[in-house]
Amino acid sequence: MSFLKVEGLTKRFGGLVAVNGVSFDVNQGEILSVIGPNGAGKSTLFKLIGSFMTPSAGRVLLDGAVISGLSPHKVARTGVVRTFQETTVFKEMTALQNVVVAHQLGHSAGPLGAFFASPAARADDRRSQENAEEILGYLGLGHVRDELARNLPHGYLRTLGIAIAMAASPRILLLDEPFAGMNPEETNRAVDMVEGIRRRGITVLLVEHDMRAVMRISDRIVVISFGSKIAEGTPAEIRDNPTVIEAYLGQDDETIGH
Ligand SMILES: Nc1ncnc2c1ncn2[C@@H]1O[C@H](COP(=O)(O)OP(=O)(O)OP(=O)(O)O)[C@@H](O)[C@H]1O
Repeated sequence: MSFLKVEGLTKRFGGLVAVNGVSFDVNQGEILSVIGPNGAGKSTLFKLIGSFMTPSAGRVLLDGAVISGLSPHKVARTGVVRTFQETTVFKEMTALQNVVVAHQLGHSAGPLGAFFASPAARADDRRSQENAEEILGYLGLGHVRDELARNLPHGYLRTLGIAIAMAASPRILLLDEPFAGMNPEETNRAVDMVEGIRRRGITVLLVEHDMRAVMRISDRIVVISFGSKIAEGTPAEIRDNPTVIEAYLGQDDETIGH
């Protein structure tokens, strides 16, 4: 049985079919990237998988159980977690506090337990603190853990968004354009970070424009164009696929890694 199964996902906005019957499987422990020219439907597909949008047709299954149609909160509880946009970072808290709070929200002893500072709640606090320190450490944020989020440079803030997602103990992490706007050095660091996440046994599904990074990091790639899947395969297979090359022609800000 496949780990995450995307089955005939379709999203219509009025007359526009943004995602058109897309199907693919994600295997446990792999890094799978979804690429496609601008406006191909990548973001919409991601929102459908994270249940931030309801599909017009099709479904998503995790370990054989249907998760599409559940609230984003419930989907996150099944282990499908999307990175948070920077806006959900609490700017007046430190990096560490942000991750501690995210962990507590996901694993709390309940509001009453927290209120009465029960032993269970105190044990939770300790666990949250240790967990947050560990996450910040392996994401390379250990040295800025006590900085207020509002003082962090852009790149660190983005990584903090990933740290907050990791605090929810994902089984599969959905990364939305993790390399966007990064210089080559930042991209290298981010690639290492994503590989580090996978080494912790977490499956990674990412949407990305940066073809060079995608070619380096992915086990497999799914290509969509005008809402439909046009190819699926290893980076080497995708690079030489004439349909993919054709779809990218005329996109001067894109290359497919040649
Ligand atoms: N909420 C919406 N209402 C109407 N149309 C939408 C909505 N969201 C997306 N679209 C349209 O659906 C199509 C796919 O958009 P989407 O953002 O998913 O593509 P994308 O591949 O992520 O694009 P990009 O690479 O530019 O981020 C586009 O034509 C877009 O205008």
